[in-house]
Amino acid sequence: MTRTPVNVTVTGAAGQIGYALLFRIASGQLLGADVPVKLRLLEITPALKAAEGTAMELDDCAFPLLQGIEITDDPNVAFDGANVALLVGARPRTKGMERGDLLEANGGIFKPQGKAINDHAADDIKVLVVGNPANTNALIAQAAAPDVPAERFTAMTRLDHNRALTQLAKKTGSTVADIKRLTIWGNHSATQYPDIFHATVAGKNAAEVVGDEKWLAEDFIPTVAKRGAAIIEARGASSAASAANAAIDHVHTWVNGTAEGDWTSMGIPSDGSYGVPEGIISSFPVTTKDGKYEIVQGLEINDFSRARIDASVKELSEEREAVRGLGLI
Ligand SMILES: NC(=O)c1ccc[n+]([C@@H]2O[C@H](COP(=O)([O-])OP(=O)(O)OC[C@H]3O[C@@H](n4cnc5c(N)ncnc54)[C@H](O)[C@@H]3O)[C@@H](O)[C@H]2O)c1
Ligand SMILES: O=C(O)C[C@H](O)C(=O)O
Repeated sequence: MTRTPVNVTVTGAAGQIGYALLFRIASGQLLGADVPVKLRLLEITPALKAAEGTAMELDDCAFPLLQGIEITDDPNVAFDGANVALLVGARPRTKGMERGDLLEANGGIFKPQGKAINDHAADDIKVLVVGNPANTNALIAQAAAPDVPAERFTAMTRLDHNRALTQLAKKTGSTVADIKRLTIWGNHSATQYPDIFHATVAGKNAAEVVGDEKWLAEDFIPTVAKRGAAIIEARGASSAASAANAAIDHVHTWVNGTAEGDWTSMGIPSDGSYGVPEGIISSFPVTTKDGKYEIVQGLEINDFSRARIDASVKELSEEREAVRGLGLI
């Protein structure tokens, strides 16, 4: 194989998403079946041994595309020459922790990682933040990396997008492959807004096919928005394989492009489109091509959608104010 390997850094590599993610990256599902990869696994010191165990298993898969694995607890090493960074490791909310405590604890992770990306990553670095609160963690990392173009920092709402696809397919008796142009707006949180007004089901307008605003407001939106909590309730642990799958989808689409006539959802720095305050990392409908994304423009936003987009964006603005107050951005 003559192609230069792509350096992919994964943080939180010994965690449950890491375990579901790394084998798929190494098998070529992240970047393509002809793209060799080198993996860098970043973990906290006490979890290095577990990361080594995962690396042993990766070795034992003998993936033809995997050209090396390095394990470290030093962000400066982990992001050295990184082309793609998947920031999965984060501080989970524990009992008695307020939202501000959570943002502060994550600031201690994402600020130094952003700086290490700034100082050491490759010029073409693409960053996906998965660790929660993903949008605001992405903002913290981005603020610590002033030399990296801001648009390279993205947050994951593809899991929400995929969840919405399946719920809509079930409701309309179709398959996910029949559905196009669905959008997640806002934050990866319970305020997110899954929008079907521009979506199509087998070429027909999805909202018209559904024809049931009550279902939309009282069933579809809360089911998608609270799916993460429902998984935790059912599994006793947060989503892992589906989150890893969404991370693969996000980067694969970013690098390889959206299909003609379709779009996807990504948490990206707002340019002010659709009245979303500039700078916050909010989910938008985007098309991708040649490793770049663009916000889909010109969509008509009805009152139903406007109120819900505004509510989620308000939460993001408040999170931005909170991390600003903590000196994290
Ligand atoms: N955006 C989404 O759609 C989405 C979906 C599911 C989960 N998540 C989030 O993803 C994150 C990871 O989930 P998980 O189930 O893998 O958690 P996990 O607890 O199983 O694993 C997290 C790992 O991160 C590591 N870690 C902690 N601090 C680190 C640091 N500073 N540097 C490197 N590694 C560090 C931990 O040691 C641990 O191994 C959580 O924040 C979770 O809420 C996001
Ligand atoms: O980790 C969580 O709190 C839930 C996760 O963000 C999810 O959407 O599954």
